[in-house]
Amino acid sequence: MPPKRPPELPEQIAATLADQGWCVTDDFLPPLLVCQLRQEAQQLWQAGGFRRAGVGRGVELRVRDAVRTDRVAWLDPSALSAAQRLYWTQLEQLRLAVNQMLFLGLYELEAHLAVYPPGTYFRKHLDQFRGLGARTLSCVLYLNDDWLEQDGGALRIYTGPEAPECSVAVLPKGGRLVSFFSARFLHEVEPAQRERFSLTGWFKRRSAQHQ
Ligand SMILES: O=C(O)CCC(=O)C(=O)O
Ligand SMILES: [Fe+2]
Repeated sequence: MPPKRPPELPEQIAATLADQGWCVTDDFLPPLLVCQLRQEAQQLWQAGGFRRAGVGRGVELRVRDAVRTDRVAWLDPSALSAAQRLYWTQLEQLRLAVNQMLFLGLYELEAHLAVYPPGTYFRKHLDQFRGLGARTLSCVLYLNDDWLEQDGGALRIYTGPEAPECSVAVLPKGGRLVSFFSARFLHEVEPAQRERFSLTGWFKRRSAQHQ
């Protein structure tokens, strides 16, 4: 039996975010649920349900190979599968815990499935669009089975503007959630040797500018 998820996990993540701004949490979701999410993502990928990911927003949206070559499928919150709804509910717990501890006013989640076919990447970037600061907390849940170091595809987070050479490499192991403040941490996805699946979400923040 997998270890039972402690009910205080969202509070622990919020406390780590308050402390260092980023957090890696293994077993954020139970293995069976991760397996279900992976299978659904694989089926959608095989059915041609993913699109080339773009860079920017609205009229500025471009597909730019120099920056990213992954494929994405946006989740429609009104048409989630049962497994995706459970993921959504867990992230809602995290939203409440972060708001309670950090008074951030996070209010809305937007999320997409992503697949990085072998050799694809996402170069160093911040998760905020130019001039649009609403994305506040990035949350990436990995869906991969038995991911090994030699499979590549690590998420590299540059942990401090004061020390740009300092970084941590996080392997995309199934059930692992990486969360970080979207405006604070440059990060990149290194090329993977095998198909790499994830579910990436951003909590947006209410502000006068973005209502
Ligand atoms: O999949 C990852 O590890 C990170 C993806 C990412 O940085 C993004 O989609 O903005
Ligand atoms: Fe990103």
